Amino acid sequence: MVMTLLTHRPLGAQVLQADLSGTPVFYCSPLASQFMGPARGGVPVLFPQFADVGPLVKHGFARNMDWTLLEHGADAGQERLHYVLEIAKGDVSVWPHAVRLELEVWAQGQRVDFRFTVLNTGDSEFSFTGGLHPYFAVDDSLQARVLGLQGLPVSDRYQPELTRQDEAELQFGENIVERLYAGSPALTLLSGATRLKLTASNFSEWMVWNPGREGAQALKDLPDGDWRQFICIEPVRVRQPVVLAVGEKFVGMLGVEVEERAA
Ligand SMILES: O=P(O)(O)OC[C@H]1O[C@H](O)[C@H](O)[C@@H](O)[C@@H]1O
Repeated sequence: MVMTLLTHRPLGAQVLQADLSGTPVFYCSPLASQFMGPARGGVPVLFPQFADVGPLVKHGFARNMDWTLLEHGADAGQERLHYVLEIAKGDVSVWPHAVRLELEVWAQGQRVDFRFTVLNTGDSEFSFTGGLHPYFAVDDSLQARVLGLQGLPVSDRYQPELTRQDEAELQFGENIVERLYAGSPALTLLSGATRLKLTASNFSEWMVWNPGREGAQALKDLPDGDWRQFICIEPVRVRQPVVLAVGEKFVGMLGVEVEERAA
């Protein structure tokens, strides 16, 4: 019998939820089904462009394409997904390359792991930015804290004077937060009784984003007030694009573990 720790869909190979020993790890907007395109929530895959740092559609086209589910299995308490997207040269008019994207996801017990693979299957080098965009569920963003960022260089979209994270804990208020941290150390997200440990490899930055009260009003697919129910902490490549020669492969990982829960 296939377990249902993971909720997911082929559009964008988007994981919508991971239920880790009774803890739903991701936020997913209840309005998602009313809108076309990627759901506001879960774990969108961003490729080949992060946000608007290039000429392509925001966050790249991969989140808007139907991926193929190669495998969905369960074994000894582990659930596994394997999605693939093959793009041939000419498939995407604005991006003249060929690529094989894979998203593999494993969930077991208190842990879920993501492996994002990009293989250059074409005849020309290309570079890309992007990564994973998890919406981590929190009881209340105003009470949530992120640990592990202290000392990292940071670019804040709304506070350009900020260049370094001095505080040991990142806290959130009602204003939008959009901070690109250079580095990818292990982080801890504290929210209520839940403590999530986040690890990344081969990504160069963490983007921390929450739209805040005002920013949320511009997001039609987010109910009023739901901006307090998530914090996005995104393992990404932005300032250091990945360059792949013909036949070369990038493998980026995200690990999420529920470390402990109060009784
Ligand atoms: O609304 P979306 O296109 O899914 O993007 C949501 C957010 O993603 C990232 O965190 C970017 O840094 C933000 O600038 C963007 O607003």
